[in-house]
Amino acid sequence: MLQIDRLIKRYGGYTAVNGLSINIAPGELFALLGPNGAGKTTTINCLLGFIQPDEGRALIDGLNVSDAPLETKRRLAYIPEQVNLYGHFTGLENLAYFAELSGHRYEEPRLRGFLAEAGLQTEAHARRVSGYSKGMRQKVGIAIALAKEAKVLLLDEPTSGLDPSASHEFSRLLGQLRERGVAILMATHDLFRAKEDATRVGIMRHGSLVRELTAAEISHTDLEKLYLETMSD
Ligand SMILES: Nc1ncnc2c1ncn2[C@@H]1O[C@H](COP(=O)(O)OP(=O)(O)OP(=O)(O)O)[C@@H](O)[C@H]1O
Repeated sequence: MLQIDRLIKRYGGYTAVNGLSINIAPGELFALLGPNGAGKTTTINCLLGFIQPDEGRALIDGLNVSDAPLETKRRLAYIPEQVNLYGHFTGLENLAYFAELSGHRYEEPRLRGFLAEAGLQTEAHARRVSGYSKGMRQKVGIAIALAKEAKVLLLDEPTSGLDPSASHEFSRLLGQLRERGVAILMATHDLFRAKEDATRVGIMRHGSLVRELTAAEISHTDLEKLYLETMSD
C-alpha cells in the first residue's frame, strides 16, 4: 500500500535520506525511530509530495507520488505533531472542508459520526478549533482520515506533548484504523508507543534504515537497549 523504494534526498552536499526502502501493507503500522536529523520528516515530506526526491520513488496505493501528486494526496492523511486546522472554524467545518478537498461531501450527521468515531466529545463538534487541546485537534485529524477513506496515514511525532491518557486514546484510534486496513507510517521518538502500537519498528540513522524488527518479538527494555546501541555504533 505504501512503498518507499531506494529513496534519496540531498540538500547540497548533505544526504538527508540515503537509499531508504520500506514497504507497508494494509493494516500494518511501521514505527520509524531515529535521532533528530535522521531524515524521518524529510521522508514524510517526500511521501506528501512537499519535496521531490533526487532518486528512488514513493508509491501510495500503487501510484507514484512524483507522477500523481494530487491523486496520492487524496489517498493519504497526515497528522503532524500539531495538526493544522483553521482555528476560527469549528471541528465540523474543518472536517467538512478537508473531506471536500479530497472529493468527499457529507451531510452534518455523517460528519458528526466521524468526529464521534475519532473520540471527539459531542459538545466540541460545533466549537471553534482555536479552543481545542492538542489531543482534540488530533482527533479531528483522525476524523479527516476516516472521512477521506485514506488508505495511508502518515504520522510525525503524533504523541509528543500528549498526556498519557490522550496518548493511550490516540493509540487505540490507530488500532481502529489498522483494522480498517489503513497502512500507517509513524515517525516517533516514543519507544514505548512504537513497541505498543507498531507491527514493525525501523531505526533510521544518517538517512538510512539501520535496523528493522518485528515489534512483537522485542521487549520494551530490549528495544531501548538496541536503539542506544545503534546510536553509539
Ligand atoms: N530544507 C532543508 N535544507 C537543508 N537541509 C535540510 C532541509 N530540511 C532538512 N534538512 C536536513 O536534513 C536532515 C534530516 O532532517 P529531518 O527533519 O528529516 O530529520 P528528522 O529525523 O525528522 O529529525 P527530528 O527527529 O528532529 O524531526 C537534517 O540534518 C536537516 O538539517
